[in-house]
Order: sequence, then C-alpha cells, then structure tokens
Amino acid sequence: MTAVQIDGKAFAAKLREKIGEKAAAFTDKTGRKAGLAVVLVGEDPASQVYVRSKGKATVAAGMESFEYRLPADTPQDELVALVRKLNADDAVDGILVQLPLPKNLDEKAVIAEIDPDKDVDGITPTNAGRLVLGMDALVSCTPLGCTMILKDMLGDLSGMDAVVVGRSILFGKPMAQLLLAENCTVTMAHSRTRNLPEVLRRADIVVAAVGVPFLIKGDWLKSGAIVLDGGINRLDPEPGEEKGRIVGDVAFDEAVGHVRAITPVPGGVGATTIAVLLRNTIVAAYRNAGLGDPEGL
Ligand SMILES: Nc1nc2c(c(=O)[nH]1)N[C@@H](CN(C=O)c1ccc(C(=O)N[C@@H](CCC(=O)O)C(=O)O)cc1)CN2
Repeated sequence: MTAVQIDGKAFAAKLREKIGEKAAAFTDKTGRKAGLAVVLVGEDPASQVYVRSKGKATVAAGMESFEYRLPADTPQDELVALVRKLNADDAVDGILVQLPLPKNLDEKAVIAEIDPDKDVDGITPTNAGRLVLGMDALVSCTPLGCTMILKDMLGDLSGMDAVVVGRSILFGKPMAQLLLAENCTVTMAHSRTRNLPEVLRRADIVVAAVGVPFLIKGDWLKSGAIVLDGGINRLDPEPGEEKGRIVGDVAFDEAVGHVRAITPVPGGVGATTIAVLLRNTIVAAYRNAGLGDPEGL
C-alpha cells in the first residue's frame, strides 16, 4: 500500500480563500479591518521567518498587521506592558506572542496577560481551560489544523484510537483535547513513555510533535494508520547545501509504503498553521464586534 499524501498547502489555500471573504465582510460591516498583532522578542532566525510570513499572510487576507519586534534583553515588565496596551487597543482583534521567548522571560506569566478574547494562539489559562471543559474556545493553530484535516478526510472520528506524541502547550496538549472532543480514545505519549512502538502500533491516528527527526519508524505504525507529522526539525546541512533540510518526527520514507495517509514535512500540517491563525483572528474579530461566529470556518 502507498499512502495518500495529505496536502497541507492545498488545505490552507482553500481556508485562506474563505477567510478573505469573511475579512472583507467584516470590513463592510464595521468600517475597519480586522487586526492581528504579533510580538517577536529576540532574533531567533526561524521565528523571524514565521513572523514575517504571518504579517504578509494577514495583509493578503485583507486584515491589518501590527508587528512589534523587541530586543532579546527586553525586561518582563516592558513585555507585559506591551501586551496590556494591545489588550486595550480596539484596532487589535488578535494578539500572538511568538514562542519560544528568550530564556530570561517568564513565558507562562506573559501568556497569562493576553486577553483571552484576543488569544488567537488559544494558550491562555482561560482558553486552555475552556477547551478542556468542552466550551467555546480559541484553540492553538496547528492542532486545530490537524483536526480540520482529519474531519475533512474521515468525517466522524468517533471510537478511533489516537496517539499524540508530545505534550507541549501549543501542540500535544490541545491536540489530545481536540481528539477527545471528537470521541477518539486518546493516548498521550512523551519522552518518558515506555515502549513507544507498542503504543503506536494500535493507533488508527498518530499525531507527532516531539521535535526529534525521524523518531517514529515505519514499522511502529499500524498499516492503515493516518499519520499527521507536526515535527519541524532542521537537519545539519549536507555537503553543498547552504541550509539543512527540514524533516518531521516520522521516518516518512519508511511510513509512506505502510500507512493509509500521511502528511509530508514540509507541506503538511505546519503549512496550515498560519491559515488557521488567520481563521482564529477573524473569529475573534467577529465575536468581539458582537457579530457572532462567521459561518463556514
Ligand atoms: N506563538 C506561537 N509560536 C509558535 C507557533 C505558534 O503556533 N504560535 N508555532 C511554531 C512556529 N510557527 C508559527 O509560529 C510556524 C511553524 C511552521 C510553519 C510553516 O509554514 N511550516 C511549513 C514550512 C516550514 C519551513 O520551510 O520552514 C511546513 O511545515 O510546510 C508556519 C508557522 C512555533 N512557535
């Protein structure tokens, strides 16, 4: 069997089209564009690329982009003051603090300052709690993208065995909650899990986000499994390469001949992250303007 390769870029393109329509309707209804503020602290090269891409995508969708770049040695109270200013700014519907933050900053304390109604990353204690409680919440972008892909492909996920590998606040934890809400039987695996191959072999759905290149081998997966690889790992450059290749957490070449469907890296679930961020921003903008939820997103 050769797996279907799930095309995250095509999925994201369709979503962006719908978001563009909703953004235009928002501007017609309110007389202003929906706004997304992105805060980058420090000079991490990957984060700089992501923040630039977010700004471009926001403008391309017909929304306003506000970008704040602060030096790596920014004190905690200055960053908190910026977040509070954005919370109070009516032109800002969504706030995202790019992660990871430099080590001198208390990441959880900064996140907790974001107004939950503008928390387009879905990582404030309020949104994380609302997700666990099964209430309406803004939800972290990549796991929400994974869930959208799975539902688009399979429809009903009820009763399926799902294993999430990784337990980060941005990916593993919300991913497990989303699958639970879809009535999957969910196992969370992580660096201390004993006998990961055995845990994975019973999974109908595998979602990986641990940041270890090729950790998951093809023969650890059930034939017929659906595999979403959220790992984004840059390898050391090969001779003649300027930059190393980006690869996932799953040994793709082994898995592809074995499973039912798999996302490539790049071009898989990572490619949906920014489109889902735009989706969350427009949802926050509609809700905060008292317009209810935009339909069809
Ligand atoms: N506050 C946040 N910080 C971070 C998040 C996040 O969701 N919120 N996620 C990641 C980085 N990220 C967005 O910030 C992100 C990751 C990957 C991609 C993407 O487009 N991936 C592509 C291409 C990868 C490449 O070539 O570099 C793919 O996988 O196909 C966009 C955004 C950590 N921080």
